[in-house]
Amino acid sequence: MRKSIATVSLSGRLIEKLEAIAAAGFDGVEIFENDLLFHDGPVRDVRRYAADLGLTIDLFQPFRDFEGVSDEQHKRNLVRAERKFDLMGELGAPLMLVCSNVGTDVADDDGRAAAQLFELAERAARHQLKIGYEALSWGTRVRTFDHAWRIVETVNHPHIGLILDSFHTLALPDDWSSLRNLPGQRIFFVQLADAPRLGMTPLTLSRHFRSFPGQGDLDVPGFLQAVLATGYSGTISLEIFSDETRSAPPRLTAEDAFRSLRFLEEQARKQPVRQENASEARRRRVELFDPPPPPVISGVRFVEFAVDQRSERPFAALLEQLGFRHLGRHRSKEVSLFGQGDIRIVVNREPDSFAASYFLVHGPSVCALALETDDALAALGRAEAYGAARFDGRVGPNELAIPAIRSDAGSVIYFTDREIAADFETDFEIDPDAAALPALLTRIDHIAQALPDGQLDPSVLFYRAVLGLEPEAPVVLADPYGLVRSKAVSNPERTLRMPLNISESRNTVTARSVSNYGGAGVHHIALATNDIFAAATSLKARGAVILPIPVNYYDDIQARFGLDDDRLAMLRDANILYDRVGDGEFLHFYTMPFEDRFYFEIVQRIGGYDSYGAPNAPVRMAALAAGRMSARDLAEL
Ligand SMILES: O=C(O)c1ccc(O)c(O)c1
Ligand SMILES: [Mg+2]
Repeated sequence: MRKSIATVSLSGRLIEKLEAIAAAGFDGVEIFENDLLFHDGPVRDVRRYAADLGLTIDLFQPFRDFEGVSDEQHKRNLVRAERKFDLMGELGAPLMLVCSNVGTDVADDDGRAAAQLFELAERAARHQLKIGYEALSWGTRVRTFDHAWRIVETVNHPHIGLILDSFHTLALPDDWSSLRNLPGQRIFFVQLADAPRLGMTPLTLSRHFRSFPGQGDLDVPGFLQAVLATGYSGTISLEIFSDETRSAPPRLTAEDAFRSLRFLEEQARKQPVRQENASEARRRRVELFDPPPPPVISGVRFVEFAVDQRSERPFAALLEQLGFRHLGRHRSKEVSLFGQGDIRIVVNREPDSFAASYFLVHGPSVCALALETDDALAALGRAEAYGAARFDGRVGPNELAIPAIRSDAGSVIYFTDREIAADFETDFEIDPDAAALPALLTRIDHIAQALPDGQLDPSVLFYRAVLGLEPEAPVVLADPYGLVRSKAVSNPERTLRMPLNISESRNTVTARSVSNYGGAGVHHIALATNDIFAAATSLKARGAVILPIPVNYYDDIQARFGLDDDRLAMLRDANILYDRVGDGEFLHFYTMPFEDRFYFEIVQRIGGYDSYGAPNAPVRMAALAAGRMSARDLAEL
């Protein structure tokens, strides 16, 4: 379908917004009046500039508080409308959005509203313009699409039609199932937005917390499906009012927005079609985005760290404390492979490589992840269809070229192929004895990332669209220095789990990780074991430094979970944290951060435990903060 976006959805000046919108791939824009008022230059220039960028101007909005007023006010409104029609003529906008009246003086009389809108439609017709009438969910009288439709039907003028907005329909608790019975040719425009369910009034939610489809809790795919069932085949347009996008870079927002519409189309395409509606099924096939299916991900094949000559040695020492063995060296590059169980860690200090440039910006850090998939090329195709940039690393003679993309945060995601025998390990001279040794740590349980404020929703959408991951329930964690918001994305088999964390305050562990890194990045990797007590003993014996947990914590969990004294003592002595949900248990401990950047977590899941120990996050973050303090105190001595 044709795709458009309202200029209010992006930050910046009008020209900047248009450039970002065009660059992201949109076909058109809705121009918000304020953007025009603040534009310093002739309106005709905006029209020409949009045309040069290949964008149509689809709509001008909003025209407020028009219908159901006194005769006197109506006359003034018509004068006001004529001024806007002239402006629309210069702008080349064919359609004006009139939103339902929110004033205090609105007649309880649909006939009056219809008569006044008829006159507006007549005036619009003289200018070869059209009017679209939209119900705001907080309108004084008209709040629903069906009420707006009854009025439009009464007006019965070819120059007035209905504008639908998913937000207004879905934010109200009302049944909206009759939407699919509207006549599609009388729908002049369709606006789409999502929102989280925050228990606010629709007005507050709408003005501050709208999000792109797929980023909130509303059934926008079901809404689009109903719209298609009407026979509507016009433009779909995003209209977001959001405190976050108002301050985010417009180019990133526009890319995120465009991805959300494609993802929405894919989801709407997958919804079941009612049997009687063969034409809807056909239209879906033609109109809706159809990327390759998401990959089946069997796990993390390897994690790649960027290091330099100095940090390589202490990092390798940390890996050895965790029980990793050096498995081999790369055939042509300054790259080493470490492993135990199914875990593979690549340590890269090759000069002039992607890892080297990543290191320059981020220091020692995770620069790439490799995901094992059922079909690596299909995974790459899907990622590219969703606008991810392909990554081509340097490949030596007889070495494997692994399909890869840049993640939204700038690191690399490789796709390895479970079915293809040629594996990345063939690029290494492997020591078979080291690879065969028994392991205490078996696989990667989860990879947690810290993101800059404002990046949570876009990042969740990236992983949903590109990798087919699904978001888990959001949690808010209390760090001693501020709140951290977290949402994990994972695959249905839970062989890939990625908690994504953001912090609005500057001093939390999450925010410090972002600032120390110079941007988004992995702040911890959780490794699974089948025997956490043996793992704790063995790590300690190898010299690993474990994050100390205050003893008060253990009094609390004994009270909460009724643990027996022996088990409690074992947990306490090993600084192991504990959580339980139903029959499922979660035991976990942490290493001290490596150069204040990232750390490892060792976890054991028992009996189908499916989360991340969120109740223990505050004690972990407090312990990390305390560790930072004592390091500083020591330095100051
Ligand atoms: O918040 C508003 O006033 C407003 C204006 C125009 C719209 O299309 C809308 O959905 C909301
Ligand atoms: Mg709207």
